Amino acid sequence: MSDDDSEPTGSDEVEIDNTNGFSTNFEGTDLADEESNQGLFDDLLSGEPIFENKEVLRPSYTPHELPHRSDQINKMATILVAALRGETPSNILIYGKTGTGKTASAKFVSKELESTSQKYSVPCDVEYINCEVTDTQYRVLAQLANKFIEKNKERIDDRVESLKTLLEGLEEYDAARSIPESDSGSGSDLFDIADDSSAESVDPTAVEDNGGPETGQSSDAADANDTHDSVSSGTDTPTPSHDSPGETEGSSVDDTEPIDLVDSASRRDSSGSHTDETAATSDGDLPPDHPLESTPFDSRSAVETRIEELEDDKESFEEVPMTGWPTDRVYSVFFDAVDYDERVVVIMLDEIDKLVEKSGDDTLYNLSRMNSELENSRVSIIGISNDLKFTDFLDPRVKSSLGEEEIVFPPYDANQLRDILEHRSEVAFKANALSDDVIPLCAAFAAQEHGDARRALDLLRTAGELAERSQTETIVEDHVRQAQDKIELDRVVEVVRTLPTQSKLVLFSIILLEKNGVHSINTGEVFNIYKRLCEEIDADVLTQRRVTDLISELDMLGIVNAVVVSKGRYGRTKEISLSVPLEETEAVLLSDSRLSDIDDVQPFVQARFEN
Ligand SMILES: Nc1ncnc2c1ncn2[C@@H]1O[C@H](COP(=O)(O)OP(=O)(O)OP(=O)(O)O)[C@@H](O)[C@H]1O
Repeated sequence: MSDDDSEPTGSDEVEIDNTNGFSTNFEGTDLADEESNQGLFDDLLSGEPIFENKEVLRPSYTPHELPHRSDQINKMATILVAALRGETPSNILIYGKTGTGKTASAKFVSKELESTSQKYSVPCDVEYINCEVTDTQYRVLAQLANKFIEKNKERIDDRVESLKTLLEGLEEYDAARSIPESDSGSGSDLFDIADDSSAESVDPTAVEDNGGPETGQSSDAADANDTHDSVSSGTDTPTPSHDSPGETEGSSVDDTEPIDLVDSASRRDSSGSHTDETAATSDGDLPPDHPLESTPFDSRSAVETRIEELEDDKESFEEVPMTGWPTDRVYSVFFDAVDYDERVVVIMLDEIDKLVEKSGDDTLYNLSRMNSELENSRVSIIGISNDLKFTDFLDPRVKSSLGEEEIVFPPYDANQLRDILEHRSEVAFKANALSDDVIPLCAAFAAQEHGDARRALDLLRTAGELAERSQTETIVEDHVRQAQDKIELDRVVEVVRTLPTQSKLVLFSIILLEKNGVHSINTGEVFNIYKRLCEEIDADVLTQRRVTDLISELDMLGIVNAVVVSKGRYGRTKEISLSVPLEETEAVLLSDSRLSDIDDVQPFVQARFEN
């Protein structure tokens, strides 16, 4: 560091002063601060950073644009648009190798879906679950139940808010007519007001269509009257609400409390709740400018009762603990939470193969048969997987229900990866921070892997970080090559670190042989060393056949290379060599507490060769 020369003097002085007491430092404000700072970070900060915004290169960032995925995105949208029409979208299965943009595209589409549903006031919720993390039926259902309970509570709060605003409107309306506030429980005052045709305080045009996609249902007063009619006729028949959530959006009362009031009221109608009793006293028409006109309420008390009901509902929701309940109870809470409101629900299960692998297809079976039992809502599932074969393990009913629509995400080629990187790098890097060959090289490396955009972005970010660390102003080809090695090593470290102990022992045996100059190692040699290592650390000794299997697994993971060679009349044998850097791999193995107990490895191996 360049300022090392000057800074220590300052800090020394401060320390000498300290003999008089620590407080001296704290009393001297700015000067003391400066002196106590030895400039550890100053140099690093002063270097012109290469990045403008590194976050956009991280996997957690969801891009606004997804080049080369418009076909898949459009297909998803064509299927999911049904939700905005109040219909149930087909279930979708999305396949593709890792890093092909499945999650990013699905999240992009669901964001659009949710925002469009808000725009047109068509209730639609999308829930995302990563099944690699949430991998049992209990956890999936519990997580979904709690998310929907949360959403239901939020909606209740919104509705209560709207209803309170409605009550305030009523008060103003009454006050404008100087009608004394009567007992709020009585609906009869409203009929008195209804006779007063000189109403003026509320703009009658406030009852307007807010422009949903379904225009046929936008006659507000008619809708509201329909509601009154059905209520006053005392029918217990549920409104056919779930067939068309889109219907209700047109019937909003005003800007502040649209659809929800009508929604919830029509849902309540079906359960023969408070609206029945109030409707019995309110068959007369309200004046067109009355705040309750075009709402399903005919009196202040009806509104107040509804608020109480909603608050009681909110109180009654019980969150599911993350363990401990019987699964059918969790399912039932989840079911009720979803069906509490009229809406279309899209459940996105990412890494769905992991869920099936870990806990079978019960969750998918339960989710896919829900629609036949739900009264108010409808559920649609999007499954995302990079294992094309996982449906082979599904019950045929689940398989056909889940795979109603299939969308394949092919790997990106080098040109496509180049486009993707160029888009991101515009935001991520300072101008002129990249030399011309950097992006093509990152794209080429990642295309060789298997067209993985995540890998390409990782390479570019790591190359940038390496350039930053070496305090250069531009990222060059060499940084990309170093980044490639670093990422590869990180991958190896991670794979080796998470191997089971037996595989680690087999790998360690191969390393010991290589370290002692043995090339073209055969299985018998590995097995002999392996046995001794097991004895040394008191581990079970597997059979040679099993050890051969473990060697094949290490081969598949790309850690060793095992080729079968013909030895002429001596038959065929496997020749094994290490495909990862020896020293780093050995260090990872020795960081395992069990393997670190192996003492004095060197003579031990030499002894074997003397035999
Ligand atoms: N077309 C694209 N445009 C921009 N970025 C993309 C594109 N495709 C993928 N990405 C980016 O690549 C990374 C990996 O994408 P994503 O997570 O969607 O892959 P995936 O197919 O779901 O992979 P996995 O199966 O491993 O989960 C993310 O950072 C994503 O933003």
